[in-house]
Amino acid sequence: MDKQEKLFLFGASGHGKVILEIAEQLGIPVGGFIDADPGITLVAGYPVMREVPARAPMVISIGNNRTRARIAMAHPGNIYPVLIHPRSWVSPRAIVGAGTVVMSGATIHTETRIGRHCIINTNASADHECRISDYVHISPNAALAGDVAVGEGTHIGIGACVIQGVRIGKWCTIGAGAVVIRDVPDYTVVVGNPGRVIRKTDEFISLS
Ligand SMILES: CC(=O)SCCNC(=O)CCNC(=O)[C@H](O)C(C)(C)COP(=O)(O)OP(=O)(O)OC[C@H]1O[C@@H](n2cnc3c(N)ncnc32)[C@H](O)[C@@H]1OP(=O)(O)O
Repeated sequence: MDKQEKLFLFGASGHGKVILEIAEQLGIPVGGFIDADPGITLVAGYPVMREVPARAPMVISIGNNRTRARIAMAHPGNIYPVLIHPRSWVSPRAIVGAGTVVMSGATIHTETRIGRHCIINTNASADHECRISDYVHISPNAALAGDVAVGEGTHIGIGACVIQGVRIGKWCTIGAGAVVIRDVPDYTVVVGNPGRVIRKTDEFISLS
């Protein structure tokens, strides 16, 4: 994206405010937030608009993976930059997809591939050769060992860890603090140590 172009953040929640500060750290000018709530007009000193500016650079600053996916599909004409906090480590051999945000302290090691509109949250890590699909959220302090695959739209909860070589399906939720030692089927919720499936996810969505 052109350094002079203003970035817009879709979603004026706390998550949006964290992303705002990454943009500020990177010296990217921010034009404001977009949010449907008419009661919100100003956030952190920035205006909040209702309409998405056509073709403008935008990051979808909404934590819910399904909502982020739906907004991305509804606005295919916008430019989606990658935001990487300056105090994170992203290997030069890693690939990070459009619209993905990497937060402070996160580590992404060699040959890991991350899809579009993902969140790699505070101090999360993805070790070597992981494959993280679109719309995934790796929560704060979650750790993926080497060669882990995470399917589209899956949420890895705060402090969860996943041993090497595990395949996690799409639109799953891995609970806070879970220890995942076996492959996880699509559309399931896993909690505990060792991680066990407790139910199917509430809402199915297939985008691929
Ligand atoms: C910056 C940020 O804020 S990023 C956001 C980070 N947030 C997260 O990581 C949240 C992750 N979410 C969780 O861990 C949730 O507890 C979920 C999604 C796994 C389950 O939520 P719910 O579906 O509402 O389940 P609910 O709370 O009803 O619990 C169901 C059962 O699972 C157990 N359970 C729920 N979560 C966990 C967990 N993380 N570990 C172990 N057991 C759990 C409950 O104790 C309960 O057991 P019981 O039936 O024996 O009483």
